[in-house]
This record gives sequence, C-alpha cells and structure tokens, in this order.
Amino acid sequence: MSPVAVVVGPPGAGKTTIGEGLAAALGVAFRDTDADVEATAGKSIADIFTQDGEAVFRAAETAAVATALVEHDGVLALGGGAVLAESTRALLAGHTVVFLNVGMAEGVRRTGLSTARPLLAGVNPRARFKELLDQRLPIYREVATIEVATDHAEPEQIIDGLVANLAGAAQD
Ligand SMILES: Nc1ncnc2c1ncn2[C@@H]1O[C@H](COP(=O)(O)OP(=O)(O)OP(=O)(O)O)[C@@H](O)[C@H]1O
Ligand SMILES: O=C(O)C1=C[C@@H](O)[C@@H](O)[C@H](O)C1
Ligand SMILES: [Mg+2]
Repeated sequence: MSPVAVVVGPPGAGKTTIGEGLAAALGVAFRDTDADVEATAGKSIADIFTQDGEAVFRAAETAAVATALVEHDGVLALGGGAVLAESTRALLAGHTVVFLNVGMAEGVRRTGLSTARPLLAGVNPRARFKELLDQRLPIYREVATIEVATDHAEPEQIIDGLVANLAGAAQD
C-alpha cells in the first residue's frame, strides 16, 4: 500500500484543507500525521510540546509518518516539520509528494488566530515564520515532486489543479 499523494508544507499552507479536499475529489481516504500523533499520545500537539518537549514530539512524528506511509493508500498530510527528519526524507523517495507553498505574510495571516501551533506561539510570529521558511524551503523542494503556490489561489482551484496533475501523471 502507498499513498496516492503525500502533502507537505509549512503551517497554514493548507495541508489539511487541500489534503481533505483532494481526497474527497479522488474518492479516497484522508489521513493527517498530526492527528495520528495526537491519537497515539492521547493529548494535543500543543500539550506534547509543553509537557514533553519538541524532541519527544519529533520522535513520535517520525514513527507516525513511517507507519502511515505503509498503511495508508489515500491522501496523507504530514506535519509541517516532518521533513526535517532525514529518515523521513529517505522514506518519501519514490512517492508523489505535493509541496504546498505559502509566503510569510499569507502564512502568518492564515495561522495568526490559532493558538494550536506551538512553534509560532512566541512573541514575533512573523520573524519565526520567516526563519522557518528560510530553513525549510530547500527541504520541502528536495522531497517534492509537485510544488503549488497557494498565496493567491482558492482551495478549490488548487484541488482541481492537483486532480488534473495526478491524472496526467497516472497516464505517463
Ligand atoms: N488556498 C487558501 N486560501 C485561503 N485560505 C486558505 C487556503 N488554504 C488554507 N486556508 C486557510 O488557512 C488556514 C490553515 O489551513 P490548514 O489548517 O489547512 O493548514 P495546514 O497546512 O494544515 O497547517 P498545519 O501545519 O498547522 O497543520 C485555515 O483557516 C484554512 O481555511
Ligand atoms: O511546522 C511544524 O514544525 C509543525 C507543524 C504542525 O503541523 C505540527 O506538526 C506541529 O505544530 C509542528
Ligand atoms: Mg494541518
């Protein structure tokens, strides 16, 4: 078993929104490794960060991604930082990986009202978001087979484009 598509990208890129919509359009199941980690731990990601620390979260995430990649045959969204793990990047080789990109201003706008993202919860979310993008852009691009700029596109447009792209790829 193997996911039809794996979705990666920074917080607020739309991994959950687009991933769910893409799965519905393709008639397959959606799975999100953030939800898997929370279900296994029995607590929210914010609580894992606060009570156990980021390293514990990252270890749980790496395990959750490895499991989901072999168990899931629908659309799989990864947590925003999952690709930081070298072992995860290695496991993504050969998969269809969609990188949803978002710029700093729009990313901060989309995530701004949420308290559920511990990495952006500090005093200066704009600076933190920029730092995160600077660090991760090359990594997202390394694992991606498709990149989509989401800043100026509605979710429906992005989903339609991905359905067409995946159908084209299936014919190759
Ligand atoms: N293309 C888009 N245009 C406008 N708003 C969007 C778009 N994609 C997602 N959003 C909105 O941005 C917010 C964040 O989206 P979503 O939760 O899907 O991001 P995510 O990548 O899953 O984030 P996280 O890494 O925190 O899980 C939501 O309110 C969603 O409705
Ligand atoms: O970008 C990140 O590092 C994160 C993104 C979220 O999806 C969660 O996995 C968590 O909040 C960390
Ligand atoms: Mg999400």
